[in-house]
Amino acid sequence: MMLPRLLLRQRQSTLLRRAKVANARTLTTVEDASKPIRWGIVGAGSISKDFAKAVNFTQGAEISAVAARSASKAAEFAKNHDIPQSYGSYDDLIQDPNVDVVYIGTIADTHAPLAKMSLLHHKPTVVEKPLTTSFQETKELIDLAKRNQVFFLEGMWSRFFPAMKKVRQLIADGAIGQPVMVSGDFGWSTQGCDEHHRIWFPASGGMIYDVAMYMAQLGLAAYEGDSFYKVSAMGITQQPTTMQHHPVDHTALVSCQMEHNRNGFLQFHVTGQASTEERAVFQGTKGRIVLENHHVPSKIQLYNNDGAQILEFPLPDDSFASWDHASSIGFTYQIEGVGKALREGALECPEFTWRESLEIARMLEDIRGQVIGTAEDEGESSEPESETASVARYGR
Ligand SMILES: NC(=O)C1=CN([C@@H]2O[C@H](COP(=O)(O)OP(=O)(O)OC[C@H]3O[C@@H](n4cnc5c(N)ncnc54)[C@H](OP(=O)(O)O)[C@@H]3O)[C@@H](O)[C@H]2O)C=CC1
Ligand SMILES: O=C1OC[C@@H](O)[C@H](O)[C@H]1O
Repeated sequence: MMLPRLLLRQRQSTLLRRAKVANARTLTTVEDASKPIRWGIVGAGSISKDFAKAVNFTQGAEISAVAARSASKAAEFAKNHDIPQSYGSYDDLIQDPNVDVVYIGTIADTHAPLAKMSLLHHKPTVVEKPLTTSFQETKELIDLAKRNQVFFLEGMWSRFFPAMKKVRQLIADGAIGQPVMVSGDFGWSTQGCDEHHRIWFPASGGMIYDVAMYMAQLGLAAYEGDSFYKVSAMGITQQPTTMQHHPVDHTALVSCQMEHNRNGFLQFHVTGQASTEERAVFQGTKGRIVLENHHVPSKIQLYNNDGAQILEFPLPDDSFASWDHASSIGFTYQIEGVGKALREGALECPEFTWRESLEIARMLEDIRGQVIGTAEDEGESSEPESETASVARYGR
């Protein structure tokens, strides 16, 4: 029998509340949990939906407002996620005194102006990846956060997963010796994305802005404190057959040498041509770590002189909800991490620092330039698909 919508929503709310109580037993609680951190959500699209469900699941966090470009869309989102206030303007949400921290879940080229507005209002701000669409914008925002002494974070949520924290600890403890190569892939097939999907947007689309940062952060996790030195990329651009202009990058194959540890390399590919394994390998001089589903990791395979070990870090039970993206329950780790940082008065999260955002912004700009810049220079942009390959020294 079909349940009426209201009843369904009430049932989901009850399940969510029960899950939240159960969750209290399995997740670390933050200090002063008596006063929840109040989130304001900017944008009512796909990832904001998953993020809202995760906030509603997380101890010590709640959503006080949501904003969308249209008031009716915001109101509908608010109803679906038990949010007391909705706005038809992003600006109004940013100015709401009942919002402790702003989450920006809009398309990538809107991140910089929205984050700037939020930081200018001294609002702690979390921005979905990619933080911006240029190194310069990222630098300006980080300088602003520093100047205004406001908490600021690029939502590199993978870093907050317990399995990822364990990988970093194992590498720091020397469990695989000196890291020498980090390699991996991240691909999902864009075949089902119609021409209105954000992945085709000329200024914010493409696979580099969508997933390359996940690969780059693996490199920085392995080579702690290091920078990217030489970066070379080759790839192809693509556009949906119904669109005749502005192809976006679709596959990028990237090789990189690290600056301080010149024996350390990173190699990855991202693609919209196929759904790939999403596997990362951290090869060290004395062993290796293999991470499956590396952007939402829950299992580590460690091979070294002590033999082979499998370490499991199961995500919280999320059977109470359906998600647009599998494993979005993992946002709860980032939401907790932000709550902890805010209660401690920190300006950044140790899990993913401003320095790392800058480093990654520089790399994304560079590889995007190598993959599509050359295609545009060569006047290939009217072709449905074009190939470029170039190698460049990583200037700084
Ligand atoms: N962490 C993760 O796992 C994931 C992160 N993301 C990131 O989240 C961001 C949003 O992605 P996603 O939710 O999939 O995208 P959607 O297309 O589903 O939603 C994007 C939102 O952007 C807002 N927006 C603002 N200006 C425009 C504009 N000119 N055209 C279209 N939309 C606009 C819209 O907000 P409004 O509702 O106000 O109209 C819309 O809801 C991206 O940066 C993406 O990389 C995406 C998927 C997974
Ligand atoms: O962040 C992301 O992770 C999962 C992908 O499917 C999605 O496109 C991307 O934005």
